[in-house]
Amino acid sequence: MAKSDDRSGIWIVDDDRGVRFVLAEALRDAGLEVREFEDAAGMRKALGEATPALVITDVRMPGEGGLALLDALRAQSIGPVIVMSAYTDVATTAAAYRAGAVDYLAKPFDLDQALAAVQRALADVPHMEVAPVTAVPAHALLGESPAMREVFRLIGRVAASDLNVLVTGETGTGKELVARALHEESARHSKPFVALNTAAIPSELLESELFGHEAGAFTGATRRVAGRFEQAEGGTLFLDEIGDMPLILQTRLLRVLAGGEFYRVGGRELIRCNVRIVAATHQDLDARVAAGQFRADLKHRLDVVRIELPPLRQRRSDIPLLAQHFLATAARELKLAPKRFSKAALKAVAQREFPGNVRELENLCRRMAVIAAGTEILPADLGKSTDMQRGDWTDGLRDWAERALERGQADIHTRAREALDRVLMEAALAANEGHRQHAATALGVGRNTLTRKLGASRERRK
Ligand SMILES: Nc1ncnc2c1ncn2[C@@H]1O[C@H](COP(=O)(O)OP(=O)(O)OP(=O)(O)O)[C@@H](O)[C@H]1O
Repeated sequence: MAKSDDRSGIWIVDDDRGVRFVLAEALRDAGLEVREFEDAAGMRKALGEATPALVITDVRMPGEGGLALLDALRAQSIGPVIVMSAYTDVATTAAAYRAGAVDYLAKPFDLDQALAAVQRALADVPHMEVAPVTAVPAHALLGESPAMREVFRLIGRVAASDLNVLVTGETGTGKELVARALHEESARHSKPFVALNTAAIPSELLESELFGHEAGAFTGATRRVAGRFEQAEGGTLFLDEIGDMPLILQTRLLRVLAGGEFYRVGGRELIRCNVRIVAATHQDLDARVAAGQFRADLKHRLDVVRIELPPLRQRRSDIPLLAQHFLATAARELKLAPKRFSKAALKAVAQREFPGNVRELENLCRRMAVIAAGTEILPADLGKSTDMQRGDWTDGLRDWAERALERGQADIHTRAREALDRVLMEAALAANEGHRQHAATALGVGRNTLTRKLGASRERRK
């Protein structure tokens, strides 16, 4: 290597250890040499013995700030420099570019974005190449077990067709991911993928949620709103928990699927639709048909191809792969130092029961990323997590909130508060044989408050 190119890798300057770690790991994975500094002074000192090929610096740090450092580096013809900051205001961004930064990364950035910036910055630096890093796509469906291979095969076979698919499996087995994969692999992939959890929507709102409504269709309908069918036009509509759909809506849905057209609630205009339906259920749909709770003809329409996702306990060989993936993803997302499972811990995880399936495994890994003390997760850490889990109802709430946010559900806070009130009131009333005063005292609220909330809850459920 020529002397002029004798530059030693990428130098990261950031007082946030988590950011340094995550970025450094990703760059090392891409085959680059990386040095980390917690402040500008440390980095300047190192300049005595070596010269970086690229500097990535934070803006606000204790001591000398990133922009001053950038000035100084430019004066010594050291660079290129990428600036990163949580301050995405125009002034900071503009100042960084004015001072000669080649790129600006707004924190939190995703790693693909950071790698792309590094790649661009290094394009002109001789002898520095970034190996292409193939980050696992956000919605990747992972698995190596024979059962999952069969699922992949089925997805591959039916994705390109327009056939409706029914995905079955216990909660948290990855039904929505399968639906997304079907969409991504289909000719519809450039069109929308729209998900609707039919069980999460009060039945009186479900119809307008699916088909939209016109202004004035009901109290509070001030303007025309497109339903999920319209939003998914040309793409895929994922109907989760289809087994819970009220019979009256099953009839409506069947009509739409048969005719390919519908009216918005309160509307007169017939709307044609071209939507592929992927439905999912954790229930035994055949049993629901037999019990008269699900329309047989609707089932036939939806259940053209069936993909069954086995529970995680029946594909334990996938657990190590999934666990490592979730741990790495959690660390990245939460901007924490990467951790890994010790062999013994991984074995212990693989032997666990996971009634909540992959979702539960994912949550366990997220907790491990946060609470395990060292960089290596030991079997003892897993025990801690279970204790926490047992007593901590907020895990369930967090799960719910994450899913609601993912699905872009409206009024999340209101819904959660209503559910909280309802659960507390029902539990207190049950524990006090329906005696309102006693239930109110037990909850530590006034009787009037309890009565008012009970009334509101009943009203909503009408
Ligand atoms: N095979 C897999 N590979 C990677 N991640 C997975 C896999 N299966 C599930 N997950 C993850 O587990 C979580 C639950 O998956 P998903 O929401 O698809 O389950 P589900 O069966 O639709 O659950 P529910 O019936 O409760 O709606 C998601 O965060 C998903 O990304």
